[in-house]
Amino acid sequence: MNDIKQYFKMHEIECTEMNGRIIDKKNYLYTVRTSDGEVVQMKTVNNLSTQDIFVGDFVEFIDYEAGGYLIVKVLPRISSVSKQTSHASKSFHTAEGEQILAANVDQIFILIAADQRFTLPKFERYVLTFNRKNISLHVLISKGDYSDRAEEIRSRILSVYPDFEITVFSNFQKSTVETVKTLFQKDGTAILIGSSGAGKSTLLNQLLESDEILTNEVRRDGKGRHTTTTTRMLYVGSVNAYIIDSPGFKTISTTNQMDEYVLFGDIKRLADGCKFNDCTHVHEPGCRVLNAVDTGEITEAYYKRYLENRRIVNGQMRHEARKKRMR
Ligand SMILES: Nc1nc2c(ncn2[C@@H]2O[C@H](COP(=O)(O)OP(=O)(O)OP(=O)(O)O)[C@@H](O)[C@H]2O)c(=O)[nH]1
Ligand SMILES: [Zn+2]
Repeated sequence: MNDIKQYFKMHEIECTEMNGRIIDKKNYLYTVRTSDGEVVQMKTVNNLSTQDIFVGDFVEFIDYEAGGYLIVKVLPRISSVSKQTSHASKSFHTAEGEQILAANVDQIFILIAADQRFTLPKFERYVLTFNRKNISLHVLISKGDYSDRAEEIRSRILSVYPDFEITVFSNFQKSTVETVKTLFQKDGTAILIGSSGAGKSTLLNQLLESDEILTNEVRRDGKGRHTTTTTRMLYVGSVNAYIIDSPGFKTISTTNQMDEYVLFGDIKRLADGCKFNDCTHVHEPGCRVLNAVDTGEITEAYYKRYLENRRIVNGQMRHEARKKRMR
């Protein structure tokens, strides 16, 4: 099995024994699966920083003194998955307001847990954040053993996105996990995304055969596992694909003006034409947004989602303000 070579071939990049792929990243230490199939930990040359290299990247390394290797170059990315970070919580992974989660990804699976609170605006934020050219997007409703809730969520999503492919599954129902297996692109790279507790790690463990966990898992400190804190990539033989498990999001539900602009750009643009600067687009005369709803320029459903999103955002802002006052 040598999938790195296959991948290079597929994307017409020449592959040597000094090439590999980043499968894990911790501080300044990278775990690289080399084109020979070895798993080696490496550091980088000084002019590469942790903001330059991500899980999924193809790299070039050199032999460096006493048997160690150093990553010297990141090969051009075919795609990357990132999320916008809010201005308030800029992390050091941030490049131009984007936090890259993984590179060279072919498929994104958004997991929504049937036992967690579901709102369309939150879901839309996921879709708009992760909708990428060249990367296919799948929706998985996890914890399908809560079957009524799962079906309700499915029909609510379909009411807005009738063309979405949605798969309901439960980690505790083997036949549904088998269905999920059929969705992975052979020799591809997929990332699992979803809020904390959505069941990503459990799914990954279901897909892995136990011996793979041993070969994939690199022990750094001899200690056991694990709620996912970093992004890691595993080769999953049962589906012939790389799967990336990312830490669950807490922040995707918090929002800011940029989120709103991405989600409701049409309304934001219309709002420039409103008669009053502080128009709330609910009752004002000369409101360009209300006018657009009347004429059918934007749909009533879209307008309602905008209002619902605003209600959530305002609620969060009030909540934040209250917390601040309490401190
Ligand atoms: N009822 C039910 N519970 C599940 C299912 N899959 C996972 N769980 C449980 O949900 C909890 C969270 O599962 P994880 O797989 O750790 O969730 P995660 O998405 O990896 O969470 P983070 O690592 O925090 O991002 C665990 O207690 C699982 O046992 C399922 O299909 N049905
Ligand atoms: Zn208005």
